[in-house]
Amino acid sequence: MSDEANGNGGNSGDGGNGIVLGPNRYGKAEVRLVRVTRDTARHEVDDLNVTSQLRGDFRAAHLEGDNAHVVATDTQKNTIFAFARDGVGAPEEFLQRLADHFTGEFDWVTGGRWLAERFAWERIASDGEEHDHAFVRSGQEVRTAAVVVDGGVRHVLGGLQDLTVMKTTDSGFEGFPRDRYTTLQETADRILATSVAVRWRFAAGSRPDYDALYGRVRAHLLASFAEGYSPALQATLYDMGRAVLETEAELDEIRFSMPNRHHFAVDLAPFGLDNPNEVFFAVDRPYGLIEASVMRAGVEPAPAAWEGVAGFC
Ligand SMILES: O=c1[nH]c(=O)c2[nH]c(=O)[nH]c2[nH]1
Repeated sequence: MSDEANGNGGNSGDGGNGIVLGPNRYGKAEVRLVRVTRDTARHEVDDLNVTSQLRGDFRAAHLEGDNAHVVATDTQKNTIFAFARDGVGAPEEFLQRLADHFTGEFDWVTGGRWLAERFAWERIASDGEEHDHAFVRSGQEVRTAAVVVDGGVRHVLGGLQDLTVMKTTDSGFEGFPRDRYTTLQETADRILATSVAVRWRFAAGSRPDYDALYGRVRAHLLASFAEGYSPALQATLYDMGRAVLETEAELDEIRFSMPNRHHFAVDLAPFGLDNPNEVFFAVDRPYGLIEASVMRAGVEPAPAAWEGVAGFC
């Protein structure tokens, strides 16, 4: 394509017409990868949604139509499948293999972003026997991972989303300010329900057993949600984050995004009935949206790790 045709006014696009190329990245999004390990009769399934995006020197592609540096998105997709041939393992490990490959193989690729969602499958059990090769999707919970490489700096995020939890008592909301628009009644006994979306950031250089850590973090989150009295979802969020950071030394930060799925006790008085917190109206929208980061004191914030990770403040 000529410079005239691509709108660059006959120069390299670095200011001749006052227009310059800003930050860019590209790749293949949402490669649905299912890998069956079948070396014994008891099969294992890895089911992932993987995104690969490269950063680096792609000026010529944008400004001159020269694709010499453009590792095709199709190649990136094929690499994901090819790497899965050797096994997938923890998504954090799989993404780092991809990051190492693309930044190591192509001089001009200086970084990028690799994301994964992993869907969990359980063996179908009948008569107490777990099936060798029949599975059922477990719940709605999705494990997430992200690796961001920026020059020599590497950030690894683990996480989960759609972990739906509810407690039917031991939750209240009181002491909030009242103004002329406030109608909400204070309560010391309500339902607290949310769908946990959380991402945790590994300390620089740490390389733990990601699968084992995932199981422990999930257990900490569930236990601290369940335990004790919740004065607000904000306080519960902080307790959940603290429980994770207190026990997992490999983690520097954990971020939450949690909808407050309101359940309002229905007024049954018009029908001559009482309602001792037994009948609720589950409202799907609007919902409260409670988001926060819980960090280890003294660690450096890492804004680059979170750039482009949607849905977290
Ligand atoms: O846990 C809560 N936090 C809030 O900020 C809030 N606001 C609200 O109306 N209900 C609740 N509940």
